[in-house]
Amino acid sequence: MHILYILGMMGSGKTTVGKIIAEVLGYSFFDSDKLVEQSVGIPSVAEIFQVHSEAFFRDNESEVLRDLSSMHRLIVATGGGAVIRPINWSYMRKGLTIWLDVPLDALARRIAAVGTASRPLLHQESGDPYAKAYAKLTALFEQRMDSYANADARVSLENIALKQGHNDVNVLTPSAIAIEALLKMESFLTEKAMVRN
Ligand SMILES: Nc1ncnc2c1ncn2[C@@H]1O[C@H](COP(=O)(O)OP(=O)(O)O)[C@@H](O)[C@H]1O
Ligand SMILES: O=C(O)C1=C[C@@H](OP(=O)(O)O)[C@@H](O)[C@H](O)C1
Ligand SMILES: [Mg+2]
Repeated sequence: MHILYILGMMGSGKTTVGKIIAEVLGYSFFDSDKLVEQSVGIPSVAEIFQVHSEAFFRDNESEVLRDLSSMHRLIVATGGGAVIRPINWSYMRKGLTIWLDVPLDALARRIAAVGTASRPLLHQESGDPYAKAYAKLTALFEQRMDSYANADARVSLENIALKQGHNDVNVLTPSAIAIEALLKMESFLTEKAMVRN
């Protein structure tokens, strides 16, 4: 495996879990949002949306994913919207893709806790941050769920919690989620090798 791409909605833990996986495997870690910020020369995604537009951000995101796709031994935390452009899949298909599937209420809770300022698609000047984030995440997930389902492997926090005997995904640590992602990746690669042989 040359590259592992972590996919999932905003707040699903792509950046947090991706860094842990990179450390465990001794791979380099890249966050595509960070690379877009560097290449555009604007220090935050929110500002890129504001100064330019979402379309401008998406064009740069595709360029970043294209450039990364020729590299080796890396973990890439993508932005939550990277799955919507087919061209991005043509780059990501060169590596392995894994979807961090987190219930929307847990996402809204995490995002409300840190604030929405850094996530322009969820940012609202007024109102209850949890309720607003939940409503917007629900609409976005409707549009994106079929794309996330194209990932090679899915890490479901609900399933991990059930396996561990909890019914609350909020008790799962990033490390526990990273371990599950590594196991899923391993079984995907094993099955692929068996099909080939
Ligand atoms: N397993 C977890 N449990 C609780 N909070 C988490 C977990 N994983 C990530 N977070 C928190 O949720 C927020 C979003 O995580 P982040 O890694 O930035 O997600 P993404 O890159 O998918 O948007 C951060 O504040 C992070 O600390
Ligand atoms: O879901 C999305 O469309 C986006 C997710 C963000 O990344 P994270 O998923 O890391 O928050 C960032 O790329 C941008 O705000 C748009
Ligand atoms: Mg991120």
